[in-house]
Amino acid sequence: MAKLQVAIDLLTTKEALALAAKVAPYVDIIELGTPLIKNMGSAVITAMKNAHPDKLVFADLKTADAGELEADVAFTAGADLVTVMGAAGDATIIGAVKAAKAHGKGVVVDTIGYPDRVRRAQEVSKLGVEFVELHAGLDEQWTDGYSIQVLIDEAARVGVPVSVAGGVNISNVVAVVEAGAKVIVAGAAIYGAEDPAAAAKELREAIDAV
Ligand SMILES: O=C(CO)[C@H](O)[C@H](O)COP(=O)(O)O
Repeated sequence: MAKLQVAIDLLTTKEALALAAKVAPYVDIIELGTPLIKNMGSAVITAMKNAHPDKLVFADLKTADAGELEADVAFTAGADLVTVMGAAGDATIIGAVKAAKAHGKGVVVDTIGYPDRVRRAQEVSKLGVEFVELHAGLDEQWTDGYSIQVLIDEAARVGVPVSVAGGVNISNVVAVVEAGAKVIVAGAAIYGAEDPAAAAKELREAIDAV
């Protein structure tokens, strides 16, 4: 069954904890967004893991260099998964995987901005990562003509374990699951909803019904 990951792109630990408390019953993975970690530091990772020890805490570091060092900081703070950019060199990904193995945790490669996401996903899957994120970032989503269909098509042909992130919502989540994504990432569809708990529950039920 596909997992649901809530992406918390809020800016303070207080707001992040409040959102997580509402949606935790419906999600498997709690993602601390890059702006949140940049604003609050690794203390937000520790605070979230302490509040939700039963959930996977995903630190969206988007590491581009010093993979082992950055991953070690986040794992020491309590992260279960960290991201490294697919555009980074293989040495950076391998370094982060080394830190993950030392902590018994995992690395996710983020393909944001990479011209051929499918090819890079297939390449980095051989480096010991947990899964690869087929990702259209917020800026790409706000570009004229963007459609999540491109990610859905990529997920259907990639042939390695992937998550999909880039505007997942209740109207497209079934197609994302049917394309074979192992993790479904939803940010704005949950934190931007009038009732985030209801939005997360609706996504959870749609995923489980596939
Ligand atoms: O990592 C991110 C941006 O870089 C977001 O958290 C990710 O894109 C999911 O959010 P949304 O569902 O709003 O697209």
